This record gives sequence, C-alpha cells and structure tokens, in this order.
Amino acid sequence: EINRSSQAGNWVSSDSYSVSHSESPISSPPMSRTIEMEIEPPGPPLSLRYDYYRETCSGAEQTIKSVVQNLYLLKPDIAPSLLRLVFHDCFVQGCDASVLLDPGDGTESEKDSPPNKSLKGFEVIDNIKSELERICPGVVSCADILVLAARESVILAGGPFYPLQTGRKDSNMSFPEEATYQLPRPQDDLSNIIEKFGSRGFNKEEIVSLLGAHSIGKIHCKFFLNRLYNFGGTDQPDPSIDSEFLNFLRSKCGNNTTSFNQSASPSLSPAPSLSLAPSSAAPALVEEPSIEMDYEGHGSGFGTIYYQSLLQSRGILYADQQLTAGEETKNWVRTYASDLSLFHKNFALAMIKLSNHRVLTVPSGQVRLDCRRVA
Ligand code: HEM
Repeated sequence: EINRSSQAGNWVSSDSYSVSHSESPISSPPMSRTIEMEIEPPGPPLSLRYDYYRETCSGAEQTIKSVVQNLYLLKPDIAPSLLRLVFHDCFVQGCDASVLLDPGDGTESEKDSPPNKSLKGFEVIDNIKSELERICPGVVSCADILVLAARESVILAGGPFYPLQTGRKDSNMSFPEEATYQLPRPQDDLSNIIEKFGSRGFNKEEIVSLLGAHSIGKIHCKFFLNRLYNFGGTDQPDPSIDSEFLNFLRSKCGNNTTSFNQSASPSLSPAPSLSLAPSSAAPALVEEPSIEMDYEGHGSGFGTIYYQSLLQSRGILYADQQLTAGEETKNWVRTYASDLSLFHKNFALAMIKLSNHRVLTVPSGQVRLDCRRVA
C-alpha cells in the first residue's frame, strides 16, 4: 500500500476554511491568509515545500512556465486541456501523475477509462519533461510538472495565480477502475457530484468554485446531446434548458444518433488530440461537433459568465446546471455571477487544495524519466 498524505489540510487548514464559511455564505478567506499559512505548523516538516527544486533544479519552475507559454502562443487550447488533465489526475488516487501512464503489456491505464478518452495535453507534458530531463535528469516529478503547468494555464486563460508547493512524487501504477467509476460524469446530479467531491474532502463552495473551470475550453456535443432530444428516455429535451439556448445548442450539434448513443458515457472513438509534431505526422481526424464554453465569445477569460449562464438555465452539461439545484450551491453560483474577484480567490484556494490532494512524497513514489512509463 502506497503511503499518501493529504497536504491540503496542512496548508489551507480545513478548519479555518469551514469556520470562515459558517460566518457568512459569501465570506471568503482573504488571500493574505495563504501567506500566513506559509509558516509551517510545529511537528515534522511538510514534505511539500516552496521551491523544492531550488538546490536540485533551480530552473525547473521557470522552464515549465516558458514551455507552457510558448506552446500556448501556438495553440491556446492547451490551457483548458492541461487544467482538465490535472483535475482528472488529482481526483483519482491523488496528484501522482497516474493519468499520464500509457497502457503496458496487458495492463490497462487510466487513459483507457471512458471519462479520460477525451483528455488532451499529454504531448505538452512530454515536451516539458524532455526539456527538464535535458537540464537536470531524473529530478523533477511528472506530478509536479502537471500541477505547475495547469497553474500556468489558468493564468494564461485569464484566471488567478495561486502559490504551489512542490515535491510530489509519481505513482508506479495506474488506476483505471477508479477513473471509470469515480470521475464525475456529465449526467451526474447534484447529489452524485457532492458525494464524489465530498469523499475527497471538497465542500459545496469548493465544488462550485472548481466547476468554474468550465469557463474555458470546449465540450463535445456527445456529452450533452441527450439533453437536447431525449432527456432521460422521454423523447423530449431537458425541460430545465432555456428554450432559446436549446435551439442554439441544437443548431451547433445537429442530431447525430451515434453520438447520442454515446452520450451516457464518453465516446470510444479517438478524440482529436493536440499534436505538437509537424502536421505531416498527425493523422487526419474529423473533429466531432463541439461547443465553446465561452460560446458567446465574451473572451473575458476566466470569470463570471459561466455562473451567469447557469442562472439563465444555460448550463451546457446537465452536471453544470445541477449546481443551481441545491440552495447552498445556488447561493454560491449567484455570488460568483456577480463577484469576479471573490470567484478568483476561492478558485485559487480550491486549486491549491486540488493540487495537494493525496500527494505522494518521499519516501513513497518515484520520479519517472518518461511521464508515460514507470521508472
Ligand atoms: C461535475 C464535475 C465535472 C464534470 C461532469 C466534467 C465533465 C467535463 C466534460 C464532459 C468535458 C468535455 C470534454 C470534451 O468534450 O472533450 C469537460 C471539459 C472540461 N473540464 Fe470538466 N467536468 C467536471 C469538473 C471539472 C473540474 C473540477 C475541472 C477543473 C478544475 C474541469 C475542467 C475542465 C476543462 C478546462 C474542460 C475543457 C477541456 C478542453 O477544452 O480541452 N472540469 N468536463
């Protein structure tokens, strides 16, 4: 059994977090609190720390930042891809880069699980890793690369900066079953969502904050087509969708019954993935219909539009719209719809907590030399 620790509770104390929330539903811990908490509590030193690679690979964080920035200029889609990737890694057995492992001889990988079939961004991580292996071989873990690359992506997409400690180690195995059954599904209702996040220590406010990640990127129609035509086997659309928005989504997605059949679980067909190799090496794939999260083209990046849409019954996924189905979560949706800076603060805190979830630290885990294979 691998020894895992949840650093989240140490860094952003869950006690102080819930205390501040019980005072008022719209209060939030000020960012300065995070600075206070850099002082380690008495007891054994935390295994994660700021600038963990200062002595061993001083250029690591800057290298990650530069590679992400440079690739973002070529392909801005990498930002949402990397943000989604870190979520799918950390949610399954913690932030251990298990999502990056390729299937081995006769062994399945998390990549094979239905919710992960449409993940992208693996090539970006490979690019960063090979650059780091060049400058300091065998030092920087894939798990740290993933959280730092996602942080950089959030900033590039107009979201907040958040401080991250480092020192995560990589797992030596993949957890395809947990990925299949534990990752939230597009058709999950609020109680499923609360249960899945809650069992990982996230409260309702944090869930609403994290789902704000759906301000960026895109969603393939197959994940919500049932809402447009045959919701819950009724042969009718989901009555909770705003009618104008329903028409808009139908015009974008059409009614491809193949996709429709796959709507309950993510597609088995290969999703087009980013290739940073020369285009001649990339197979020609037909892009499946999808919709931009920022479908109105506000371009304001990471913000309140997502929550405003939910209040107008214009959530794209059923799971998104479910945030308005409970009183407490709906209050947070209302709050974030009108308070961008509070959303940014709380999103930052929730991302720190996600990035520290059940990390592997010395003496557990390993540093992979290739993020796709165990060392
Ligand atoms: C109830 C929880 C969630 C569900 C059901 C869900 C489901 C999905 C689905 C189905 C997609 C579309 C994938 C595609 O079409 O290829 C998607 C995209 C995305 N998700 Fe989530 N997600 C959830 C929570 C989160 C969280 C917590 C984050 C990050 C903190 C996140 C980040 C993203 C991003 C950034 C994209 C866009 C990816 C891209 O354009 O490449 N999601 N999500």
